[in-house]
Amino acid sequence: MATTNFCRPKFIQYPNAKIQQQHHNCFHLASKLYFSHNLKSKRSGAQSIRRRRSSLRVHCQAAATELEIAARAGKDRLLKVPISNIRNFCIIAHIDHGKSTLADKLLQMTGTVESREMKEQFLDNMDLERERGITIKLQAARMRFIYENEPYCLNLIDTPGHVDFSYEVSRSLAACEGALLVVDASQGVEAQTLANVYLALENNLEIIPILNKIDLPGAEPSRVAQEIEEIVGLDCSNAIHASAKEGIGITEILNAIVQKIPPPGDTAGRPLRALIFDSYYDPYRGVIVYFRVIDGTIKKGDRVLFMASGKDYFADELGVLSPNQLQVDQLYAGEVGFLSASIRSVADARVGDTITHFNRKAEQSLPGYKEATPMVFCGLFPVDADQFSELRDALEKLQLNDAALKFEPETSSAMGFGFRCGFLGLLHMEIVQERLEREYDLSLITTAPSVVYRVNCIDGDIVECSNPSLLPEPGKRRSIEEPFVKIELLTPKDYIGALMELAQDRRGIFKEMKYITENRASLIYELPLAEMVGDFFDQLKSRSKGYASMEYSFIGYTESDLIKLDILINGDCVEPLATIVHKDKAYSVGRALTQKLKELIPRQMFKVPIQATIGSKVIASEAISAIRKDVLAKCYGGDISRKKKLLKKQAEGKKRMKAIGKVDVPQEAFMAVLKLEKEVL
Ligand SMILES: Nc1nc2c(ncn2[C@@H]2O[C@H](COP(=O)(O)OP(=O)(O)OP(=O)(O)O)[C@@H](O)[C@H]2O)c(=O)[nH]1
Repeated sequence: MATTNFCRPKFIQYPNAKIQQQHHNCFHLASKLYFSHNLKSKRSGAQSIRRRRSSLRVHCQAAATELEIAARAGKDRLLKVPISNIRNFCIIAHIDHGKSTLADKLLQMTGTVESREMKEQFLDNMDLERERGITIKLQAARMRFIYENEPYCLNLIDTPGHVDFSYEVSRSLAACEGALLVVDASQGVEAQTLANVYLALENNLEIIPILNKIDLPGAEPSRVAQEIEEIVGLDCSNAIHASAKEGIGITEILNAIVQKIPPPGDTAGRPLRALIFDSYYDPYRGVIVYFRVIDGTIKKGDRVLFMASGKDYFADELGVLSPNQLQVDQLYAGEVGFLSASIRSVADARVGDTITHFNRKAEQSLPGYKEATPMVFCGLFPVDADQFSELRDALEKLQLNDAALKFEPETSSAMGFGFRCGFLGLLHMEIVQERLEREYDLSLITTAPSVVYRVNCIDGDIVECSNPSLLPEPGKRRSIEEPFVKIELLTPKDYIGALMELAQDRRGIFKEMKYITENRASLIYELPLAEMVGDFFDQLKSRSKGYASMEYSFIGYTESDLIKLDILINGDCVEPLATIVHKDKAYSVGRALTQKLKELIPRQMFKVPIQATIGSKVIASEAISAIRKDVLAKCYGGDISRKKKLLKKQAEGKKRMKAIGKVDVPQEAFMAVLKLEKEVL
């Protein structure tokens, strides 16, 4: 048998066991292929054997070299640098201003990700994120950069770009010393740019302004720089002009990170405090926690305590993200890394929690931890009742990875068994629904989104209620409070009127209006959250032709004149269609719902009344006329008293039928009405 002329390169120091294993596997596979090929080829001609051998050898060697390079690159990334050469930074931007594209380019330029393994938006891992082009879960990456012949370690912490996830943004900012502020040079400052800059300033971050998309013909970098100076108050004389897409200005950005962002403080001697800025559930290893060591040192095998959840674990794996996970034995103050410790649910290692040593506890946890409070609720029911247990399993699995998702079983006479689920906001709700349908192959009916109302009862109890059918009886309640948000709208001045009208329609309370530049204004309103969960954002975009942007934050509960609107079909109350609405809107909502139901419910043998009621008062009513059988058809020219008798008999029969008759509301009718509720509420 022929001998191989390739051998395992013993000189390689593998960065971790996984890469070593991969490398060896490749050799194993390569040798197997080579030998089996050799045996077979004994039967063919000598020339062809030689040709095939050499081509196979080339392939095997290429595979081996690739792995060698990967192993070396991994080792490179693990090279220790002094703390003065570490920079922790994040990128903040309004949605679609190019944050993920810039992150990708930084990874590419520093050689962290080889060009050939570069998928667009490397940091956005989830399929859904890539499709929608938004960042849902944040990620981190460690880059190695040579500046003036010295190696630097740059830790990029990616942040999600949507308001629903602003808590996560605030935690990742707290893990950094600096931030790249990316502003689209063709659009300028938007609502979220401002909100993120304020968060960054609260965390004392050094901000580097970047004017992105200068390759676009409509880019006006000097106007936008002036806008940033005026609105944000940031010196933009040295703002970097860049195009993340075309790779312009990327080296300048890397240099600025080293020059301007301060290194972390050297606090490795203190008791361990590490801030969790992300965590996700891996079905094989349990929860993987991403953290920044603020003080102290953490070693593999250490017994660590999560201060907010009070749970303790042994750190089985410790490593850095480059951006793939590479294991290390120890991480020091200032470094960013991950750990796994057979943690069963992300709720035990929530974003914002502090990791410390079980035996040498830090006195105080890091500030800023918040419990996730769901703000928007809706009912989820499987279309096929048999899928109930599958839906429960799917929700349980999603919850392992998403501490903000809450759910509890709910039964409805019309839709059977399902769950009432709580979400951080509308985008979060849509994402969960879509993942359930896509990843778990479930067909779902969702009820109109609602918020949590706080009911003050006469006996002094306070009941939190997100489900209209569970609202205490009118006689038992003294008042109802609803959540309010403060919204800031940034809009070109042409659309101010249209947006004010929208906010007013949605019970908005005007607070402030100011011109931030000659052409753009900021409007501040306080608005009930319930008015925002419908199509507020779509309306905002359509009334401003897409130019306005908004940002909101929860401000608290306020008493409102709210009532429960019931729908009665043939005298029976249909619970899933009940809603909580403001008194002023009850009439229009009631009318719209009854009219829609009239269109959707099939005619019966008797007349069916559809009513919208508040308590016992009917505020809107429609009727579906009966299917009429012509009982006089056989009465050829008979006398009038005979005809009257037949009609009377028919009327009596219908009356009896109506008394015992039940109207089946078809599922399509429910779905259509729920959709309508989403629109009109
Ligand atoms: N012409 C041009 N397009 C760019 C540039 N940078 C990004 N884009 C495009 O802008 C769009 C949005 O870019 P993303 O990087 O996904 O934006 P993002 O800020 O990460 O968005 P979120 O993750 O939703 O917050 C994409 O279609 C990019 O291709 C640029 O420099 N020039």
